[in-house]
Amino acid sequence: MILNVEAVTKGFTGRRENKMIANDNISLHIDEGEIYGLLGQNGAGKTTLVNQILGLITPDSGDIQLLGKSVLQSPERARSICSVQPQSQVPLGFLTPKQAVTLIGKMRAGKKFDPKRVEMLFEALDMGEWANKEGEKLSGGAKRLTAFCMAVIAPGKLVILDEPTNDVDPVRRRYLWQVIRNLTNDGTSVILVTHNVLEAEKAVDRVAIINKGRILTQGTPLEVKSSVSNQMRIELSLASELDIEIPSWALSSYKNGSRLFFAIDPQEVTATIEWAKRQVDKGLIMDYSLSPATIEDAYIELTSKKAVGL
Ligand SMILES: Nc1ncnc2c1ncn2[C@@H]1O[C@H](COP(=O)(O)OP(=O)(O)OP(=O)(O)O)[C@@H](O)[C@H]1O
Repeated sequence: MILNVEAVTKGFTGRRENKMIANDNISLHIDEGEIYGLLGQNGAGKTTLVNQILGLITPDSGDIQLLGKSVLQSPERARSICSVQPQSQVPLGFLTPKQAVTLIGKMRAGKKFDPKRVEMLFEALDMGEWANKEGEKLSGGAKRLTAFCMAVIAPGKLVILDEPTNDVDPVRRRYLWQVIRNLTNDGTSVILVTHNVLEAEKAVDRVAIINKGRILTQGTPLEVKSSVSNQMRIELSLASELDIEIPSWALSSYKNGSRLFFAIDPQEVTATIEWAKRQVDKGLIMDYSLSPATIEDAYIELTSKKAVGL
């Protein structure tokens, strides 16, 4: 086992001495060569957990072990075992991607650093056109890919990637997942922190859904999806930002800008299509589509206020 998080709780004291619990009794473990997804909305507590794994902040209670030793006792060791791609963009200044990645490679691997690995990474991610361009002049996606290369040029036993595909085009996203998979084939484990549930479903071996500091469920994508495997989902494009009345038979719902999703029982498909047609006739929605439930629906059902049983 690479990582073992045992009953970790971490709170922060606010301005009025109110304590908010960012991580509430979190337990998980990650095995060698595993890609583990941490899914959760803004403020769910993902970064707080990652910062504790890295020994940057200390849990109020519980323990975190990396390769069998407590991070609390040797936080510096944690930083040598883990390599990280942070959520925020890494400031490259005048450095080119090639210079920045080479620098980190030399710092982490010392004499074992192999400059050919930089070329291999840039080739695998089709980054040749940016390799020698000044960092600050790069696009957001090229900067993000450079930060990814910096995290994996000399990877620790555990690589932590926070939204690595943000701003990256779909073709290079695929290359990036291939590079990650190759890393795990060499025994490296990966924590993928993301809001992008569908992307995570394809990429991870196991996943945890975190909400308000708690793990609501964890398992393989198939296991996590099993709670909704007998449901259908409907996706609507709303004609305006105005709310529309969701049918009473919707099992859970979620709105993202002008897109509205809800889950239904397959028996309600006909009623739902008729309902959707009426909304189109009234000009409230532009179009709609029906499909089998995905891991995103499991996520919505677990985290939405209108979830079954709440
Ligand atoms: N240093 C801090 N002081 C006070 N509150 C904090 C601190 N760090 C995090 N929090 C709070 O803890 C909660 C969890 O934050 P965290 O950054 O871990 O969430 P997250 O899941 O990583 O969110 P995002 O996806 O937006 O990055 C939030 O309510 C946040 O405001």
